[in-house]
Amino acid sequence: MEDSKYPPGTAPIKAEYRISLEPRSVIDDDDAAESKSSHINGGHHAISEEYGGQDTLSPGKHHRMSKEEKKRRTGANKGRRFGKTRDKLELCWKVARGDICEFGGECRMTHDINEYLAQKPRDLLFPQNVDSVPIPGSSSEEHSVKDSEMTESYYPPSVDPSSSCPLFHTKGECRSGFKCRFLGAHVRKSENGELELVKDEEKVARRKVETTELNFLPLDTLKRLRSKKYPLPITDAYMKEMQESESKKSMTQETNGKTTFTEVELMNGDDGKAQRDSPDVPLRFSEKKRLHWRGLTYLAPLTTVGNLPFRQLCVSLGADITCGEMGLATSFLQGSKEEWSLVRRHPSERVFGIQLAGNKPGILTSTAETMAREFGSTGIDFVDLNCGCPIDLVFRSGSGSALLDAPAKLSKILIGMNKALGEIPVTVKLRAGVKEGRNTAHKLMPRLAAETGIGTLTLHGRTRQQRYTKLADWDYIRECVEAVRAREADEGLAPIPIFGGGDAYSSQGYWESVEHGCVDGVMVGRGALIKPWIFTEIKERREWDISSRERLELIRKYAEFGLNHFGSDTTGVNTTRRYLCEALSFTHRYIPIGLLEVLPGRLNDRPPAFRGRDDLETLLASPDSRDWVKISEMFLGRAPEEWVFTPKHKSNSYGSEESQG
Ligand SMILES: Cc1cc2nc3c(=O)[nH]c(=O)nc-3n(C[C@H](O)[C@H](O)[C@H](O)COP(=O)(O)O)c2cc1C
Repeated sequence: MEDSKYPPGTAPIKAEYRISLEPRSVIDDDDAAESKSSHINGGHHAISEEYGGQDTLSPGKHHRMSKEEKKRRTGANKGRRFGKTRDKLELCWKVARGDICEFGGECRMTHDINEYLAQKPRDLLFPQNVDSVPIPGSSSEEHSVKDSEMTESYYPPSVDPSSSCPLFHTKGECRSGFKCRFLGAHVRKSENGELELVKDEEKVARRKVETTELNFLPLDTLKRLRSKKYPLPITDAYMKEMQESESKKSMTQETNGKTTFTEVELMNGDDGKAQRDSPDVPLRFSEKKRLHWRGLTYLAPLTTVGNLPFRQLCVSLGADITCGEMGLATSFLQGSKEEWSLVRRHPSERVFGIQLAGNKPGILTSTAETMAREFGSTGIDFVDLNCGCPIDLVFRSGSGSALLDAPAKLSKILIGMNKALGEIPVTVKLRAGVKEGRNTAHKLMPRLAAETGIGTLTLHGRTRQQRYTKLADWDYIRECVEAVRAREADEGLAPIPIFGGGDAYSSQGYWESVEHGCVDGVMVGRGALIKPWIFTEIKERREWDISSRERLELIRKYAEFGLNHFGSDTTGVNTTRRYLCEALSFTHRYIPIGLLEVLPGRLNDRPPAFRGRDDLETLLASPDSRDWVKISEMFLGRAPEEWVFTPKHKSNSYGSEESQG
């Protein structure tokens, strides 16, 4: 067989596309990606720089690097900063939208639209399709200025009336107003000769429901959270019940001469290694909405890269269930704007959940209560508790995968969240265990399913210690599912949906995992990042040999969704560019299946150096981050001089050495 020429784990690329037999150097490290990258809106918290990357490959399977090479090329670019790119002269937002600014002359920003437009760079041209988009290197990348008769005399030089604005196109209005980089699409001269913004009222009304994002928290609610004045009656009652129940137990234990717990420990659920019972509180889970997830496709929560535009793209390709990026319960309660931006939902997300990480029943219950009150079951379909995050910072704080080893505390958290969320179900995402060779999920999962009223369980078939070094253990996933089903049967409980997770990358592989793991579905993580059309493949039970132009169209769509979400002003365009480059840091890993000798493709296989079937396919496979920026420029215009994209991994900066020719 042709592929026997390769070391194990190498993708079998057909001879005509191969440049050499040497595997491409490893530049992907999912452990690192899972462990970093900053949250949306240029904000930064330590977790997001940690949670996020690439497959660490099994030793011996791939190109071996010297120690020095490894040191030089591996690891995260720590402390990545993505400063906001702003206009040189800042126009007041109120004025930009055609409103009156209450600060008048006191406003820090200019109110002079003509002065602003005089220094504004010329409008960008956003392509409505990719048919005519030039491929970098093959023709001029400059947008040609359309010489309509009116252009020079009628409008300021920065305004190009032939421009098309993705926001205006989608919604019938553009919230960036005069600041929009596609302004020509929605501006005209009024009778008095001044420029005025155009709104398509009929379209605004018609498209409102399908284009308006959900889950915005009012500013004064943020303020009440910050000043700890937000009322939390359900949490208060639960904490009281827990304290009473705990003190009863402590008294009994005291009389028996055993250890007691302080009030603070109880409040925090810090019961150490004690495997004590859940508090004696009446539970009525029957009013919870049941989740009918069997057969649905599920996009994994993915910090940074699983942002709203990416989820919207996956939904358009067949993802049924989506989940926001992991948010820290403490940050929500501190009223962090950045954290609350993670809960935004696009109306096309039909089944949408928010993922929380935390370590204390009080804090998680409070966060859940706030979310339920603010967004209700129209804003959120489920709230997921993260019991899998492997990042040191999270683990050491007792959150994420650390909860796997604190089952009593975990029960208290879930019961509290369940109470606070009313009819909204709580779901749990967990790993096989903390330590390699010491799986615990088979014990924990039946207990959670039977005792805490959760709506679904998702098991990622790896331990914390293992990270991405080996394939997920689907035999073990099956064992866990069987354990849950046995307990449910024993207790006459209705079965809850159980999803497995790990390495889904093709339609064939997906359905094999469903069958082998006896699961209701498979959560898809990296597979979706590398090939978002995997959801179409799964649904249609076929492997899609997608063309490079079709892939480019998905990139265009991502840019369009990004502008709609982040805004079409200078800052929005470059925030979109940043997240597009983050997305391209995964999509370049796709090996077109038309180039493979053996199907289906596998997530963990690395290709030898190869060329694509056309220039675009070759470009899309480039691991050089400068090429990702070039691709972004096809849709978002030239990156400003001061704009930088720092790839997640140092190795990515060495793209030219690894380029596939
Ligand atoms: C970049 C990246 C970010 C992730 N962020 C999260 C997260 O926020 N919450 C979470 O529960 N899991 C997160 N994960 C783990 C995935 O949800 C998923 O469980 C894991 O990647 C295994 O699935 P896969 O083999 O299909 O990738 C992340 C993984 C990656 C690669």
